[in-house]
Amino acid sequence: MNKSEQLFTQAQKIIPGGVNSPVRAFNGVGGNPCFIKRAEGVYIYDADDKAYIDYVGSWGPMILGHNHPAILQAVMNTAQNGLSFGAPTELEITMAEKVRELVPSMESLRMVSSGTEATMSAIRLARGYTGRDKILKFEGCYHGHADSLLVKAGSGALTMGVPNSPGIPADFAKHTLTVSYNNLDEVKEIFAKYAEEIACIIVEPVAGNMNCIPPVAGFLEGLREVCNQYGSVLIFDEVMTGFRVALGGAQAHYNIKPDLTTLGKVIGGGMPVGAFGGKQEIMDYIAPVGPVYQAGTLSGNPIAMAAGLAALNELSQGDKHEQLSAATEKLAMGFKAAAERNGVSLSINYVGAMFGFFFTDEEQPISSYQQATECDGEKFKQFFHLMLDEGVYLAPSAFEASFLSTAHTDEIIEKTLAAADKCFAQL
Ligand SMILES: Cc1ncc(COP(=O)(O)O)c(CN[C@@H](CN)CCC(=O)O)c1O
Repeated sequence: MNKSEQLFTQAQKIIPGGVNSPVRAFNGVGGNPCFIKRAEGVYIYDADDKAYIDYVGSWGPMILGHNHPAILQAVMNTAQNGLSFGAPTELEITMAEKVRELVPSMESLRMVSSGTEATMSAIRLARGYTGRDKILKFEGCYHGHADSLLVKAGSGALTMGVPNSPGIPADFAKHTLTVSYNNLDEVKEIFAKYAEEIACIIVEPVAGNMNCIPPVAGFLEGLREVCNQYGSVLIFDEVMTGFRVALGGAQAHYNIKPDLTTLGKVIGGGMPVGAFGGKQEIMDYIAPVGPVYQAGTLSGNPIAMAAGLAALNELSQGDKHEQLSAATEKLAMGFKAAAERNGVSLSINYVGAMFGFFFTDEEQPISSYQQATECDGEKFKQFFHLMLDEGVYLAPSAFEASFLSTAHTDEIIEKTLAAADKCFAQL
């Protein structure tokens, strides 16, 4: 038994599944998870000191690579002044102003401690603002584990085959309508049926929780029009795409203005941070200004703000997103070429610094949940473990996206592609 295996055995005795978040348990790919003890730049190191080139990046936050000196320094400097006060601080104003500078549709915003808190708060706000109960989400999209949103959800729920989790009263779940991602006709049909009962549409503007599935042309524009027509709130869940698909997020990349945006991951620089915000008129419904209650002991925590602000300031310098997009394209095209050289049918989607690959004979890009679930999951598992043995750590599920960072240099990408060539040859 190696150290990770020993630790996993120990962990399972006291933590459900040995993990504090299901997708980490490797159930999507089989085998034991790597227990990570440290990370630096593009590398993570497991309990046996084996190094891996990391394409998970803590599921998105580590877009500048691990242990970035600017973030580490900000955390250490801020920690000297105390960890948490439960009182307002200047740092929270600076952070909010930086987020609004990068995401101008967020005229007013509130910090929370996770993406789940952000989306849970945003849909409560949409319901409070419109006085309507129903919400519309897309099958395979994952917006965290709030009750209203664990309906036909993606990510770990899909990986584990429990997209509709037990524990959510039917009387509650019935208010969550679901249709197919990238299918505007279904959206229009459901609005024709429920019209003014729908408080909001919540959507991942690039779906990253049923693998990586970009919006087809006109899809996001159509959602904007439907929400305008019926007076529903359009919520872009940019927890994953925020500051990753572009500096201003998917809304900048696709030039669509949502009414509310939710953020997480990158905004915390590796610390627990989420945020929701948008039109001033809607945000004025949030307590203590308005009647919709929302709160959090550690919301706006100074250390988390310092880490997030350092990350956003670093990301804002130079043309990092051009570099990230170019590196991601180089990797994606390299994967495709390596697969073809070895007679493997591979489809790959990528936007900004996120990507996903599918083992399928499908000629067209994978653009739906249905197509994603029909791809060869067994081959994905094989490839995942072959790459892990070669020291490349991909997302441990066929229903997750993988992520690049500014630490993924040309040399690292070449190293990854050499490993991929070797692994495709063994499939
Ligand atoms: C689009 C989107 N919206 C909300 C969330 C929830 O954020 P958290 O509550 O996990 O911070 C997420 C969380 N993403 C997963 C990975 N696909 C987090 C990993 C995990 O569950 O451990 C998300 O992708």
